Amino acid sequence: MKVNVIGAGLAGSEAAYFLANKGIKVRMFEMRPITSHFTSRQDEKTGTHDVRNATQTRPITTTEAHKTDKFGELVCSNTLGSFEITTGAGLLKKEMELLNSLVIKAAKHSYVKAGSALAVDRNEFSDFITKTILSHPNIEVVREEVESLNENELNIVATGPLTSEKFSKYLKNLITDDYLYFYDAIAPIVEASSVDFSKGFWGSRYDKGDDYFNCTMTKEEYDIFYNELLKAEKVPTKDFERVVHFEGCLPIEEIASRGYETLVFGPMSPKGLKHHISKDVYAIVQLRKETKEGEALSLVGFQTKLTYKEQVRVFRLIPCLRNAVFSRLGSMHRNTFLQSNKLLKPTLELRKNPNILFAGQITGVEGYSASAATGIIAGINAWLKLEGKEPTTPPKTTMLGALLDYISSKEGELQPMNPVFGLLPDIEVHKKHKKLLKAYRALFDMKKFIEHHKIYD
Ligand SMILES: Cc1cc2nc3c(=O)[nH]c(=O)nc-3n(C[C@H](O)[C@H](O)[C@H](O)COP(=O)(O)OP(=O)(O)OC[C@H]3O[C@@H](n4cnc5c(N)ncnc54)[C@H](O)[C@@H]3O)c2cc1C
Repeated sequence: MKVNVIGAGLAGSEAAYFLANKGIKVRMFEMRPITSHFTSRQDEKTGTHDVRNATQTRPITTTEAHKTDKFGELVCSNTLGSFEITTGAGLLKKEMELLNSLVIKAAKHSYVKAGSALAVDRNEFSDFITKTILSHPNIEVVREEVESLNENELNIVATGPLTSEKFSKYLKNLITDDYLYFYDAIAPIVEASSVDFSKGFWGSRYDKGDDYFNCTMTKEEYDIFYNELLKAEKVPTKDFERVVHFEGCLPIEEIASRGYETLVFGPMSPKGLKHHISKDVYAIVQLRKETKEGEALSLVGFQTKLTYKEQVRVFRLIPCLRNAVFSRLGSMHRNTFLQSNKLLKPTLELRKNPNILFAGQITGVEGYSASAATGIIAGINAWLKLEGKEPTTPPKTTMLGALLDYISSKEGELQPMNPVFGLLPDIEVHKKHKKLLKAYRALFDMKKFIEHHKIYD
């Protein structure tokens, strides 16, 4: 039996590579047109790769961000984030390495010096992935846009944040209409240990529990914050991202630009909390728990297009966030992703049809490494299914397991999530040692997971 992998990005390439190495035949579909010298089969005489020999049957299309025909193309920054295991991205990459990740191999092959970040030469990086995939005897590459799936075959959908329009329409019908989003609005997340809890109080509006921490601001503090927010530098909007913002989901700086008081009547309103606060409190910022343990807190209503540097500068003007450590910064961009919490199992199988697995950014994870990592899990589970075994997911104590648990079980609306330490269950040790111990536990548990499922014999 073969597996169809749709999309030759980071996730699709990982899934195909895993399966092909297990001796499973893979049919990999990629819609971007062939423009370079790679092939689906290595030319036996010359050893070169000529992509013009790859199967290309129907008209082809591309995305607004990809520039090449290569697999695993990095569409923007050339870094895969930190490789220190005490950062979420670093720990995830170490786990991926244990899982024999193709993306990590490609990154090591094309590494360029960038301090503690894993930066790569983007051409060498995607050349490595493309050559590996195209020369694999178990992978057939078909250069065409997939418009629908054969739902009786085993499929891994890894079409990414810029999934083609026709296929998006099909997906909308396959799942419930409302559960495919085309735009994300991410608010920053802070590490709870860096919040000054003396500058506010816990409590929900109208005394409905105490799930929120309310950072309080005087008029003078609001004044400074407001003026700096208006002046702050924004990320320029790309043409294809010029989508109309939903009124309920405007960037915080856009709301601010509508007048001095709009924020105080909107996300920074003390409405329903006034009886808790003194007269000199003019505005509040609500922090909401992102994880059960409450180690990560998001700034409610603070989706933003400010540059990362400016977000740190401006949001630290909020008194309780003076020394805030941001584990994720805000962003708003076009992004096709599922409400996986309503649709997927933590194994990445579609609940209503387990023949269809999803991987990559479309599952609601964010960023290169997390997207690629989910591709490995989709590959592992397609293999387990073909072996007649139960699909699985890494333990929640691993960064990858925690991420999969988050996207498949988050209550309410799912906004894309990247690997952050706050997702990992707590360990009762001094703050100073917490991250390192969580990282060691994660790597130990990932090794046990790999051994238990005999993923690599
Ligand atoms: C503009 C932009 C900038 C970004 N910048 C960053 C960044 O700096 N850092 C970061 O970590 N993340 C960034 N991301 C997120 C990044 O795209 C993802 O993290 C990562 O590339 C997703 O991997 P993926 O495998 O899920 O999707 P992709 O890598 O996008 O791969 C999906 C593949 O599927 C193909 N495809 C789509 N539809 C079809 C179809 N119907 N049939 C056949 N093939 C199809 C596409 O051509 C593509 O090759 C950015 C995303 C965008 C859109």
